[in-house]
This record gives sequence, C-alpha cells and structure tokens, in this order.
Amino acid sequence: METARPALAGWTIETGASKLTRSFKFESFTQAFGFMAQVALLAEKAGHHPDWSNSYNKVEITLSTHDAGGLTQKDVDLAQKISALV
Ligand SMILES: C[C@H](O)[C@H](O)[C@H]1CNC2=NC(N)=NC(=O)C2=N1
Repeated sequence: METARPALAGWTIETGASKLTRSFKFESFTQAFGFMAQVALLAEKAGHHPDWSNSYNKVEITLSTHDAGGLTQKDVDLAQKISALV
C-alpha cells in the first residue's frame, strides 16, 4: 500500500489488490448522498463504476477495472473526476 502521487492526492493505491481506495466524510447523510448522486452521474457518463459503501456521513470508494482484473487508466480518470467534486 502506498500513498498516491499528487495527481491522485487522497487516494490510496492498494498495490497487492491493484485498486484505488478513498474515504470521504461529510457533515450529514444528505451531503454524503448528494455526493454519491454526483459520482453516479460521472460513473454512468464514463461507463465505469465505483465499488462503494455508505454509512451515514461516510462514503468509502474502491476503484478497479473488473474486466481487466486490476487498475487501468479508467480508474485514474474517475478518481480525478471524483476528487474534483470535493
Ligand atoms: C459493459 C460495461 O461497459 C462494463 O461492464 C463496464 C461497466 N462498469 C465497470 N466498472 C468498473 N469499475 N469496472 C468494469 O470493468 C466495468 N465494466
């Protein structure tokens, strides 16, 4: 596990598992869910979707390319678009 380079600041690259992860915390469930709605629109537009979980004001996101069995540029691109939302 290593901290991502600046272009992916905030994301953790799980080298063994070949995935990107990041936790987001908001002030309320409503804000967390609003963020998820924005991510959902980005994901649908990209045709690339996060694995994620939500608990009240926290959203945990994992990005990997299932078809490729690991990380691809699609994950990096989506991570950067998600980061730009917060
Ligand atoms: C057919 C469709 O494009 C594929 O199933 C897409 C959809 N979204 C996806 N999302 C992610 N994270 N990985 C994929 O391999 C993937 N494949």
